Amino acid sequence: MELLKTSRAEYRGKMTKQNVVVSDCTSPIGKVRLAASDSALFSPAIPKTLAALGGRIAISKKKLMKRLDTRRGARVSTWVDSMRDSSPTRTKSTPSLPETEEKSSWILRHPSALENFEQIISASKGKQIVMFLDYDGTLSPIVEDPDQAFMSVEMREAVRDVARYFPTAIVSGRCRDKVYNFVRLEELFYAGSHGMDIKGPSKHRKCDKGNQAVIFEAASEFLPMIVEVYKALVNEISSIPGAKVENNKFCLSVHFRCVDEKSWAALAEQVRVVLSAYPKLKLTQGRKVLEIRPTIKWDKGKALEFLLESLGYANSNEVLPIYIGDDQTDEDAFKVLRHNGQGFGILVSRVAKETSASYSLQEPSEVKEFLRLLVEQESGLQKGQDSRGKRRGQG
Ligand SMILES: O=P(O)(O)OC[C@H]1O[C@H](O[C@H]2O[C@H](CO)[C@@H](O)[C@H](O)[C@H]2O)[C@H](O)[C@@H](O)[C@@H]1O
Repeated sequence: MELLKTSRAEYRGKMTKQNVVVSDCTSPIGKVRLAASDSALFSPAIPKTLAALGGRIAISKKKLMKRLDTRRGARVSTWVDSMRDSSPTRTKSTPSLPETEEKSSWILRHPSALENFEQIISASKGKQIVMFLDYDGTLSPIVEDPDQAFMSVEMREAVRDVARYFPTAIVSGRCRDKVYNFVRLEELFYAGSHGMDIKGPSKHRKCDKGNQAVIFEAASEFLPMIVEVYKALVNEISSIPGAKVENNKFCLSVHFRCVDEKSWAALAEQVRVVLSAYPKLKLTQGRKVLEIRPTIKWDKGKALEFLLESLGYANSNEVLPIYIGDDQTDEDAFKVLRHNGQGFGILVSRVAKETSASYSLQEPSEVKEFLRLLVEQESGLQKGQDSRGKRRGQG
């Protein structure tokens, strides 16, 4: 079997303005400006910054330290607010009137993909559907222990059936091996570590590249750093009950689902302290999880584009990509689809959320239903074509 192994640098040749390392370690003045504008949560180590600033600014070292401390405190508390805001996992049993109104206007903007199934099907006429599926919260229900997030047998069957008709990829924040162990379907593409680690099946009937396996790593050079930060974080957060660090190969997840809310600020501060020594890593958020990843311009949206290109559908009008996901990190893929005016993003959520997705589904059981409908539709179409073909043969 021939391998199509692509590195980020090689891929850069094809896709313009990508993969730029955002963090500039060579300019301490620039760094201070970056921290002051609060565009990053974490500032670099202070002593180094102060030394580099030397006599360039007219305030005392003590005052500057105090200002930086205040800023850091403010940033951690902003971060804790954001940890609260980004975890709207439960709906109240009796929502208040404004909430009901908000939900109904939201659902008009992001209607149910089940109730609007015909619309989606009519948009797919004459096009090849390519299916992208997030894992946690989309194919498996959210549970307290990340190691127990199993998908149901029925969901696996639905995904297997979909992959019979359409090229299908799992795009996850988890490391590729782990998500493969949950899904266990060889015929799929897997994009782990938020799309930074991609591997395709050795053979796919829809793949133009024939007998080649697609392999892509976007951030190999960050591996040693990620291992180092993983160890430091495990060590630091061991004092916080319920906190857990998950090693996702090219990124890390710091889980706070089982941490008492009173300890969220302490947890955020510990993460800040560890990350302050690693300006080339950045922090994003998911559902009760802080995600640490390289500051490269690569995300689930870029993974989607890469996979479409690998399948021979770059800039093609003959494809209808459908991406289903529940998380903040899936928004990168929804944005790409919206921006390219290509296919549909479907957000899995029970609550109204800011999203670039076109449609919505409430929970994984609705995702399963949607996949089943797609399979029924496609198998019906193919049977129809077969019998028409036979009739023509007989006549
Ligand atoms: O991109 P995804 O496949 O959605 O992965 C995102 C993160 O999912 C997992 O965490 C989430 O699910 C856990 C199990 O249900 C839950 O305990 C946690 O609170 C959620 O954030 C996974 O453990 C992370 O590593 C992924 O980054």
